Amino acid sequence: MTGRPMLALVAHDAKKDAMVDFALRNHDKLKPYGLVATGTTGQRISERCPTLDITPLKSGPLGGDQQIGAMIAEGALNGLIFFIDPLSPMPHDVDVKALMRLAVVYDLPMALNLTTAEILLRSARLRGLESTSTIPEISVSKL
Ligand SMILES: O=C(CO)COP(=O)(O)O
Repeated sequence: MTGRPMLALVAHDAKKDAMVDFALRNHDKLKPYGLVATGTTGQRISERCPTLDITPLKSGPLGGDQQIGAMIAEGALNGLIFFIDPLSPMPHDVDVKALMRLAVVYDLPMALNLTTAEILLRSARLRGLESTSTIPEISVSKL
C-alpha cells in the first residue's frame, strides 16, 4: 500500500455505469488517493480512467467484498464508496452485509449512493486531514 489516503470503490452491476461516470467526473479529486476496487468495478473504472492508481481485488461474489472488509478491520482504509443495487437479489448478500457491518463497526466513512459519495469526496476527513479515531478502541473482552 501507499502512504496516501486509501479509498475503496465498489459497484453492483446495475450501478457500474454510475460509478464510472462518478470516477470520470471526480477524476482530479480521486487522483491523490490510493484506490482499491472489487474486480469488475476496478476494471471498468481503469478502462475509462487509466491514470488513476487502482489496485484491483477479487470480484465481489468471489471474495472481493471480504478483502475490503479485511482492510477495514486492519485500519488500511480511509473510506468506502459502495454503489449498491437495492433492487436485485445478490448471491453474495452475506458478504455485502458483512462489508457494510465492518464499516459501521470501525466507524469508517461510507457512502452507499451517489449523492453521499459526492459529499464524502469533498470531506477533509476522508483525505486523512482530520482524525478518524473518534471511537475508542474496541475491547475484545466486551464482545
Ligand atoms: O459484487 C460486488 C460487490 O458486492 C462488486 O463486485 P465486482 O466489482 O467484481 O462486480
